[in-house]
Amino acid sequence: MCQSLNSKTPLTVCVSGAAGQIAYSLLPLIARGDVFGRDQLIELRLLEIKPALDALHGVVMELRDCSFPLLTAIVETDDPMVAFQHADVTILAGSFPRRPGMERRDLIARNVSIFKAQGHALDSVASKNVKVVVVGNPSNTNALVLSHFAPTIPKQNITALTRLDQNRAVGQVALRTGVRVDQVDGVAIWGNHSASQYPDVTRATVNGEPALPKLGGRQVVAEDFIPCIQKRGAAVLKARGFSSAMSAANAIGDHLKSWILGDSKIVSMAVASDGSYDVKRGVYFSFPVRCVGGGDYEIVQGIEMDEFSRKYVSATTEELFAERIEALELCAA
Ligand SMILES: NC(=O)C1=CN([C@@H]2O[C@H](COP(=O)(O)OP(=O)(O)OC[C@H]3O[C@@H](n4cnc5c(N)ncnc54)[C@H](O)[C@@H]3O)[C@@H](O)[C@H]2O)C=CC1
Ligand SMILES: O=C([O-])CC(=O)C(=O)O
Repeated sequence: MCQSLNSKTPLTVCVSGAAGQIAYSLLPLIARGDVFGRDQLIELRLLEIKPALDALHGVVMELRDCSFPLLTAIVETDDPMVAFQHADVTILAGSFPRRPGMERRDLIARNVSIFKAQGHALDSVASKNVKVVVVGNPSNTNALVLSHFAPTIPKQNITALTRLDQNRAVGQVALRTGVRVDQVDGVAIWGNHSASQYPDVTRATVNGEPALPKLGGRQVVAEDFIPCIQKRGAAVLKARGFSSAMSAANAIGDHLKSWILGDSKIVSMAVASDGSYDVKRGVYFSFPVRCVGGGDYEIVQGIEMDEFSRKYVSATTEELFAERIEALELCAA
């Protein structure tokens, strides 16, 4: 349970990468009450690296200039031990971005050290009940590293964001079948937040009817729909010159709203694998989950998986275990 979800006690929300692009879209959503409710007081604890503290101060000036009635306090810091203090909710968007010519291993190496240090800090000073969403890439593996170095924080309290992939998939089903997004249901994201993810529409419906035939059948889905979702982040980056930020912030809000307040719909989140669907323990894997409120969720069981789906789930599982080996080797080095 998220014990301080009580309108009279401020919810302590920490955001790392707070001077970055995603945070710039996310902070007003949180401070306005769009995520945790219109009567939930909020204390913000904002974490950045030292060179970005001036920029962070500018963001804080703007937050104050918004005069958000729910915002009780704002802390600016470059010290994770200060930022995570008593945090109820922690959003980790601060990470080292991929630079031209960087190999995936280099990206993992840069971020392993960040999430290792933040895991130690979280373990030391955050509430044992803290709910964490890892956003910085490679997000599933960063969540694994964080959890590894925060052994007293329950593994199920740490998640990684795949709600953006879910929203993208729902948006594309709606666009391609000519309906509104609220007429689409049953889309799930399995696996890694990477190009190996499996956006699954085999049980999706459009106005209560199977979506698959309306999308052109399995072959079209395999050749066009699935790659579109898998590569959507790269496509936005190419078009905008910056990675998705507005849609990422919106998805973080959706993720936290579902997780903390509960959701009548099944949603996708990357969570600690528990052996469900033959995904062995040891990685953070996106599953369809049922959020029952108060920060509790369960992985939806009993979904029949045909050969088509199994092939994708197995590929993304393999990628995550390869990332796990690399990350843990780097942690030990
Ligand atoms: N999981 C998902 O669905 C998505 C993940 N992302 C990832 O989210 C991350 C953030 O994206 P943007 O905000 O657009 O990037 P950005 O580059 O605009 O901001 C990142 C911020 O993190 C800060 N930072 C770097 N190292 C830090 C550390 N050790 N502690 C605290 N802050 C630190 C930087 O100073 C920078 O201000 C990136 O890794 C991006 O790839 C982006 C979109 C979707
Ligand atoms: O690749 C990136 O940096 C951004 C990202 O994760 C996405 O848009 O899905």
